[in-house]
Amino acid sequence: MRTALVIGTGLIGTSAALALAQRGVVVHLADHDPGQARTAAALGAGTDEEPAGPVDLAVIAAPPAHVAAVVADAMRRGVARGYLDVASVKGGPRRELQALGLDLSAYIGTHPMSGREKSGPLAATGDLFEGRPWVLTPTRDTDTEVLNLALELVSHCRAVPVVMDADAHDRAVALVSHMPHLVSSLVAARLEHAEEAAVRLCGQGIRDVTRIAASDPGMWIDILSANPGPVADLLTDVAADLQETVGALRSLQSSDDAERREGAGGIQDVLRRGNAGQVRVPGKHGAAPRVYEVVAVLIDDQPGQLARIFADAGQAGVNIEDVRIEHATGQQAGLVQLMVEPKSAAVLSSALRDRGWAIRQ
Ligand SMILES: NC(=O)c1ccc[n+]([C@@H]2O[C@H](COP(=O)([O-])OP(=O)(O)OC[C@H]3O[C@@H](n4cnc5c(N)ncnc54)[C@H](O)[C@@H]3O)[C@@H](O)[C@H]2O)c1
Ligand SMILES: O=C(O)C(=O)C[C@]1(C(=O)O)C=C[C@@H](O)C=C1
Repeated sequence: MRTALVIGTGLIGTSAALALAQRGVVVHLADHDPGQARTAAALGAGTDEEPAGPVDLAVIAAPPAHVAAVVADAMRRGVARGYLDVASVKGGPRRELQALGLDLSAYIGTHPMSGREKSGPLAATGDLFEGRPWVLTPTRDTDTEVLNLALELVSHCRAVPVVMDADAHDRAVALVSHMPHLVSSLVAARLEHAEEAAVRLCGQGIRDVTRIAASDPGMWIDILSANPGPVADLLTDVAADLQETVGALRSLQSSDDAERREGAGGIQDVLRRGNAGQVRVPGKHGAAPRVYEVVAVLIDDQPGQLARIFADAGQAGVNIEDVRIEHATGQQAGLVQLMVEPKSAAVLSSALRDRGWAIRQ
């Protein structure tokens, strides 16, 4: 692939454009808000000038409710040899395109399983998709050339291609993305009117559970509107589990020993099932989660601290695999947890200590 046109230069479009541009593809950027395309271009994702002729691949990264119309418009204008979209739902957009009577051999629906709770080009990064699954939903009618262009995009983004049927994809993401999103929102919603004294105590646990509740509601209304049935079915099961859990907790309040034992058994069952499900969550590249060792560093909440830690780790020859930051409530300080290979933990601790960092056990 030598040229591409990204239509919709928000988080996902700009992240894909950055990856393509970094691999030498000439990328054109378009958005119904020209300011977004200009911002993406300023970030180095390509040019916001129109291509002179058809490009190799058009990547449509508009919100799900607009995808079919944008793909159809791009196809009618003949802007590319192949067309793909990255919407979080796959069955609906394909059916909308079929209803428009278009020849869909040059189109493939796709979905990168990576994102963020933030929107817009400024949240984009060229490595957003690295090691993540990227679903492709070709049909018997899809041109081989178009499938290959999609595979090339996935490869440039260093993602892992996964081929699926569009409706099977929608059922799967109901389980691993859409239902969890609503559960996260429901947990976060309990904080809306909670007392400040309680909210101040928020630690890493609730941050992990509620991060995605910060996402754009407009985008998620689009996503859920295109997949309501499977999500409702899953939430019905969650509701039944919640009902049983409430029952078990009420039993734990009882003065009767036998009832309390039964309640404890019910809770233990929920926690055990949670453990069993959690270990099935794959790490990057679809592999089992890696076990890293944590080196915790206490930092002042000042600009440039993280960059200095990374530079010092680099000088010590240690690769940081992942990072987490815990901000101490009401204090200008934070705890940075650096995840490293077990063999590198002692090296990193001592190198950072030598450079004056406060290491916490
Ligand atoms: N956010 C995620 O985590 C995530 C992950 C994977 C896939 N997706 C999918 O990627 C797509 C883009 O999501 P995002 O998170 O980048 O959203 P975003 O809000 O960051 O960007 C969407 C962009 O599309 C533009 N746009 C809206 N209507 C348009 C139209 N008719 N024509 C051209 N441009 C238009 C907007 O101006 C905006 O710049 C969605 O279909 C979403 O389902 C999102
Ligand atoms: O990590 C996040 O912020 C996301 O919510 C990303 C996430 C997901 O559920 O995994 C959200 C929706 C997209 O369709 C794909 C990825």
